[in-house]
Amino acid sequence: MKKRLLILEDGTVFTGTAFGSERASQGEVVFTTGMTGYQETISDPSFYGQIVTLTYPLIGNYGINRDDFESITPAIRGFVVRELAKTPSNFRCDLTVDEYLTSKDIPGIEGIDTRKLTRIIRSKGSVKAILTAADEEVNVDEVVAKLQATPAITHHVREVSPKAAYPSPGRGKRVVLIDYGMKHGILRELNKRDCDVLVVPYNTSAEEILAWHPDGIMLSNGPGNPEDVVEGIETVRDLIGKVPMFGICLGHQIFSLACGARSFKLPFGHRGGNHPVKDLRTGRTDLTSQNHGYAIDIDSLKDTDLEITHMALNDGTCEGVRHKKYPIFTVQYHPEASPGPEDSNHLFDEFIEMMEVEAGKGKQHA
Ligand SMILES: NC(=O)CC[C@H](N)C(=O)O
Repeated sequence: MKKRLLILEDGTVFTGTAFGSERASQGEVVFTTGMTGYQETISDPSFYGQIVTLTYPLIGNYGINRDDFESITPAIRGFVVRELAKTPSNFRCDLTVDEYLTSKDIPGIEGIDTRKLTRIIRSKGSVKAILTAADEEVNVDEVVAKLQATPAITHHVREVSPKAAYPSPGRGKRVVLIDYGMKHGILRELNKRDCDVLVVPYNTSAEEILAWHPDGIMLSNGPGNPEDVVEGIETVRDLIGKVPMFGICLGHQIFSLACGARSFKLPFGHRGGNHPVKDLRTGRTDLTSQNHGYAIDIDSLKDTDLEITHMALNDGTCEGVRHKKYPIFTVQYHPEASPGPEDSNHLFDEFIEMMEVEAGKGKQHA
């Protein structure tokens, strides 16, 4: 068993056992509290550039299967667990986590105190870190200096958004899905409702999108800082008022920025499957699946045409908005679950209804 180190930018060193790829890797360490769903987490493109640690102590016990991927190419930079299951048992299991990560060239480390790591992130905020082999030559001071000097990556969306548009046909509503680094769960929810979907890259112009005569536009999740996605913000700004829209996570942030709101970085983010969110209009609380490091500043909404519709009960941050004049609503959390609770699945039905209402209005005018 090879030893591996996880070195944080504050100088903390965790020594554990290596699995997955043998290469060294660098990224921002974040924690997620989901007790299941590690396969979806590994393959969620919103984690691009991040080393992910799971607070649940035993990971991998049902292996990796062919059904639960959220993207074809996992974008995480490293995987950190307390204990990795070596002999998974499940009727759907095709591979172990170790085999899968090795095949995708992603390094992992196990046997470290993930509770201690999580407490460091909770008190200091997300930190940069490096995963490297534990040989005698490692000079921790040099590694830390290198980490501190490395500039943070920007514009993650460019790396994970598709290079060309592609269809996912159906017989129902025509939806353009702007893919900023989409979880396939979003496409699956639209397909389940028989939508005729065209998936397009993040930098597609409003003109090209409108030329397809969509009934609605879906803005996907995606990695990184929403402020970096300047072209995406411009496109969305040009689409407001023309077609109904529904946005999720990065899509919610990009839409809010397009309306003049501001975003900020949360200290350590919201990642897990049990985040309570209150719908301020109905008073109903849904338990939600979340994965975000940024949020929309509630104060900044007052100078916009947006109103807050959802709030996180853990920390009072914004979890959803709607446009006061046009049929557009967006949420910071993940109604597609994948993984996590399906309480908010009804939002996809509301999107379909919204498109139907708008199509009906069009007929009345015709
Ligand atoms: N899942 C997402 O879309 C995340 C959005 C954004 N990258 C954030 O971290 O806040």
